[in-house]
Amino acid sequence: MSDFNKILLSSSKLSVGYKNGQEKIIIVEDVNLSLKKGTLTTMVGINGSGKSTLLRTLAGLQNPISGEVLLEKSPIKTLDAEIKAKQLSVVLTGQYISKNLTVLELVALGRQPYTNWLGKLSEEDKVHILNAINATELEALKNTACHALSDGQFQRALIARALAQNTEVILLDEPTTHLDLHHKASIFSLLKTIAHEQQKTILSTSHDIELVLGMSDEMLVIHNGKATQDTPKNLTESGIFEQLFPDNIIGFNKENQRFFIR
Ligand SMILES: Nc1ncnc2c1ncn2[C@@H]1O[C@H](COP(=O)(O)OP(=O)(O)OP(=O)(O)O)[C@@H](O)[C@H]1O
Repeated sequence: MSDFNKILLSSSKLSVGYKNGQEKIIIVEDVNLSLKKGTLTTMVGINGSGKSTLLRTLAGLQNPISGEVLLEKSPIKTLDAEIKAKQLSVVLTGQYISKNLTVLELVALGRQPYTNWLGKLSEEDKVHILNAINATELEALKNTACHALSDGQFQRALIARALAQNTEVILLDEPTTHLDLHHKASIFSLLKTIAHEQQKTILSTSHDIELVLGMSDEMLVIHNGKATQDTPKNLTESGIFEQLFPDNIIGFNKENQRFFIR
């Protein structure tokens, strides 16, 4: 079978949320998504709609309330951690990372699933690390400590670590928080290039709907506890963006794909 349209990550009848004792709090329900090889998909929705909860559940970091997540054809919960780490990498913004590490050391952490117990890097590991640093244009900063990086450079270093991990699927939660428009656009442009040129399957959450409308192959819109996946064009035509915010305050112009304040 050709790789074209190959589904790398999918979910069926997935409900995500939290348990409070016996009580189940469902945040997003009945999510049936499929992420294709070589595509950038962005997940959008208002604050608190459940983007991070869904992303963490898709990454296997949080148990679903019901339904399942498949990584290729295997239920993610059945995969051994080491095997999973060779197929799926996750970039979480709030994750603790020692900023005393240099960029090179941080990116090298991406090779952990492949190194032996001594953590010694092989020639192949080094090739992956340098390729990741090149793809994210961090050559000039590779010996710089992470605490001396700008937010945008640090995000690129985190993406480089995921690239060094050499997984087919990369999930990112809010990779452009705190960045200005130029740097937000450059991160999404980088993700799109990686998805297309390296045939990675990338899912990222974002608050910048207008920006990602123009840069994503597909989008996943979380609204009122449901997830809708489609192309930016079809979603625009469907009228879903008009419904995201209270319509007495914010409207959406389908022609230029821009929100406006009434
Ligand atoms: N650990 C938790 N226990 C219980 N409820 C939680 C927990 N984490 C998040 N929630 C709730 O789940 C809902 C969805 O939160 P989540 O962080 O997934 O939304 P989000 O779309 O990523 O939000 P934002 O855009 O503000 O980052 C919120 O109502 C939140 O309060």
